[in-house]
Amino acid sequence: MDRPVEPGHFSACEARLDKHIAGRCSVDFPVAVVLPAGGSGERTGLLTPKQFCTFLNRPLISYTIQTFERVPWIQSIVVVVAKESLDLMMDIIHRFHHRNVLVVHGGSTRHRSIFNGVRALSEGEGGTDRVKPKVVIIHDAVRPFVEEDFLLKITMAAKEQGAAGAIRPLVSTVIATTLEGYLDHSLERAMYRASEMPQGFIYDVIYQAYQRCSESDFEFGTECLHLALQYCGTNAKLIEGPPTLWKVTYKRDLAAAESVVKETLSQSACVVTGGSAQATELANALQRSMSALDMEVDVISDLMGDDAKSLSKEWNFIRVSVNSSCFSEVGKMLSALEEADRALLHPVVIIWVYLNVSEDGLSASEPMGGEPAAMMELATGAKLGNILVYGIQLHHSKEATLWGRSVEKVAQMSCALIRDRSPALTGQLLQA
Ligand SMILES: Nc1ccn([C@@H]2O[C@H](COP(=O)(O)OP(=O)(O)OP(=O)(O)O)[C@@H](O)[C@H]2O)c(=O)n1
Ligand SMILES: O=C(CO)[C@H](O)[C@H](O)COP(=O)(O)O
Repeated sequence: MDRPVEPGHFSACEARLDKHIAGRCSVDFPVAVVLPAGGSGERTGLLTPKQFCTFLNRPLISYTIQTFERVPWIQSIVVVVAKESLDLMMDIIHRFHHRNVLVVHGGSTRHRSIFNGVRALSEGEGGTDRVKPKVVIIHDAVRPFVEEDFLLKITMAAKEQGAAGAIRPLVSTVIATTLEGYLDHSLERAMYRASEMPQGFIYDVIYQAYQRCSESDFEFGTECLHLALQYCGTNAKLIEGPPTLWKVTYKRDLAAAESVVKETLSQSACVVTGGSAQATELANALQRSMSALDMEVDVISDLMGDDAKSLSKEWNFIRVSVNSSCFSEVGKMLSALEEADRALLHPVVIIWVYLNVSEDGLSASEPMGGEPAAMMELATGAKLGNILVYGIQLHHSKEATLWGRSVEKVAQMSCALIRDRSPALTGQLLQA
């Protein structure tokens, strides 16, 4: 069988869309999104519907809402949930400070849920004076990763063509089977695509399609683009999307979603030296080693003045101290992060690196007294606020090879701690 054709040939419409994106054109018409989240997630085999399953201390639905909240040209977000999940949904909105979200009741099938959401946008549900959108984006609540650029492509194509949807190449060949369970025929894979989300529609097109469609469509249908074609004669523009559009369907997909989030949170770290020369030397060496491990590292002396801006960036933090514990400094850092609400949506990592230097420059080997206990206490409190504090101790060596090895070890440990974000290891003082 042929492999699916990879994207490459741009139509005139796609070229125009790319120009829009390149020029960062503003969307000058109202756009809303409907996130159907009223399913039970049977295929995960879990008791909790997948949209409410939690990773990194936050339910999946909150990640999806956040994705759309970040898009400045989307005016309203409608989340459709089963009646019994209404309180839970309101609690999530409150806990994670989501704004501009209207919650409506779902139906017994995905199409019924989506129609409820679409209807709410023109019927002033929720006591709001919402403007009926020109374009409505429909996106499964269990597809948390979609970029603004791609949403813009779908939105502009929907406005021009009436409907637009994301597609992906098929990964397996589709075959038809006989009633007896034998091969009937197989489809030519290169001719087909998987239909994904997001999809976009001129509001009146999808509204009318749902008004006109049959009970059988509501009960068994799985494709909104098909309804637009069948009931409104609107043929959708199909746009190849990235692999991250995949739908969380099985339990393993939740682990995959968690690892995507962890990867995006682990791009960068900020090393705070406190200004000492030895700490700065170590910080610069860590910067080189961690960059080689694909982590962007900034070195600053403190978090005062202009450098206080680092607190609001999606950095992870490494605090170096020489021959003294800097718990008060780490404590100040914790308070500042809490004040900036930095750990509301994602756990933040702070690694305290304790550099032990003896007077004569030789390795000091005395144990650290009460530090490990104090460190555990600090980390236990921080974890309640979604901040993960770890410690690494190393001894300075004048011998270049030994010193290089220790620095390398601290770099590797720091990258691993930042990437894994394991709550179980907080408060540990690891030895490099
Ligand atoms: N009555 C329904 C059924 C599904 N959905 C939503 O439609 C999206 C995609 O559907 P699917 O992956 O099939 O979700 P579930 O129906 O929950 O999963 P399953 O088929 O495994 O039970 C999900 O966000 C789901 O919550 C919905 O809003 N209302
Ligand atoms: O992507 C789709 C729309 O074209 C799927 O049909 C949609 O996600 C429904 O999921 P499922 O049929 O697996 O419940």
